[in-house]
Amino acid sequence: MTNVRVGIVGPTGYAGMELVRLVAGHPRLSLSYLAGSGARTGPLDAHLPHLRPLADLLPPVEPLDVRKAAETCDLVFVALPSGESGRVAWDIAQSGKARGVKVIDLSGDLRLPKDVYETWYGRPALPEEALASARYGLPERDRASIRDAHVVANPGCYATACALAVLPLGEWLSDVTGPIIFDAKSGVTGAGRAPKPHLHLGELANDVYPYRVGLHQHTPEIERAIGERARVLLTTQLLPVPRGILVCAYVPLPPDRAPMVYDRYTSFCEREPFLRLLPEGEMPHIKAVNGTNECHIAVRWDERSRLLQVFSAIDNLGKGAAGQAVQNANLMFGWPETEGLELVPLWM
Ligand SMILES: NC(=O)C1=CN([C@@H]2O[C@H](COP(=O)(O)OP(=O)(O)OC[C@H]3O[C@@H](n4cnc5c(N)ncnc54)[C@H](OP(=O)(O)O)[C@@H]3O)[C@@H](O)[C@H]2O)C=CC1
Ligand SMILES: CC(=O)N[C@@H](CCC(=O)OP(=O)(O)O)C(=O)O
Repeated sequence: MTNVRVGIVGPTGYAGMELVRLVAGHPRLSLSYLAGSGARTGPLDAHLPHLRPLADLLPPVEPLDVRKAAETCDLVFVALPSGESGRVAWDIAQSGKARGVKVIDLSGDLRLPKDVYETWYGRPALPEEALASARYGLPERDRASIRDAHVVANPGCYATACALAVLPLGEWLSDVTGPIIFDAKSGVTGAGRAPKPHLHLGELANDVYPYRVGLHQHTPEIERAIGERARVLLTTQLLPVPRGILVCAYVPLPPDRAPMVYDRYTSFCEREPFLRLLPEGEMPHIKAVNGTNECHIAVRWDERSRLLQVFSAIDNLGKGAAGQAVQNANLMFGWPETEGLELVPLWM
């Protein structure tokens, strides 16, 4: 069995610690390098005691050394905050180019063209050369280009859940008669582990509210992922639960398509290892996908409003981050896409 040496930059963060869990359980990957800001170093299980059963497999966490990552790893996942992550991913890719090191960046830094990134993220983008080096990594859309990529920009969590809700419509997306509305709700781990006042239990508990309305940075990412043919209205809302994203999408599809919609979703989803179209009438639950790389989808034509309703649920840390990153790694190394990702959900 192949033994690919993996580095994880940011293993003490939420996405990074989920990567540690998935890589440790993957039959072809072994953890060889863990690095962070220098704030938390030494044994990872000293910072994250739930990882103690993996202690023998965990290299110590070190302050990041780009050269070491590039020289000792075959594959590096970079899971740092946006603004920092893409630069580190690019530096490792450059430094490890001669060795053919593969890099997957989980942040938003390499996903968008320069002007779009600067508008929506409000900070300077990386150089064009860095942006051009990365392939967008939504396997259900980009499988062929991911296979021979060296740098992959892993999609955003909301962008993944929204795009997967409507991608099965394919060329019908060109025929929508108005904007596609995505009403999206996320668990709080989507905001990262660094403490912030609005993430305290006292603020978050018993509440649900929209945030960054009209300004969310995943809006242009969704438009690009679904082909920029349709305008998108995205509402992001914070849920008082740790993990999971639920999206309700409203699609103004020409009504003559309604009788064919379920079959269209069926034929798309049955080719995809991680998309599960639910039986008609059944609705997705975030609890049914948490801890997995799955996306559960339900579709319903509403005759009164003449809108297609699509519901999708993912784990923001699974298909929305670490799971999708491992799926992309499987593609980049030519392995079965499901390798290391046949996971049972955490219902409770
Ligand atoms: N959380 C989610 O659901 C999703 C996250 N993402 C993206 O993944 C990335 C990571 O997110 P998340 O895990 O939530 O973030 P966290 O804030 O939970 O973790 C950030 C990690 O980055 C490390 N870090 C911070 N600054 C530096 C630095 N200058 N040099 C080296 N290490 C540093 C921290 O390590 P230390 O302990 O050493 O400070 C920590 O391990 C982000 O870009 C995010 O947008 C994408 C999709 C979903
Ligand atoms: C709940 C919550 O706060 N979620 C985050 C998801 C961020 C994310 O994934 O950011 P990137 O675009 O950098 O990947 C948010 O809405 O910003």
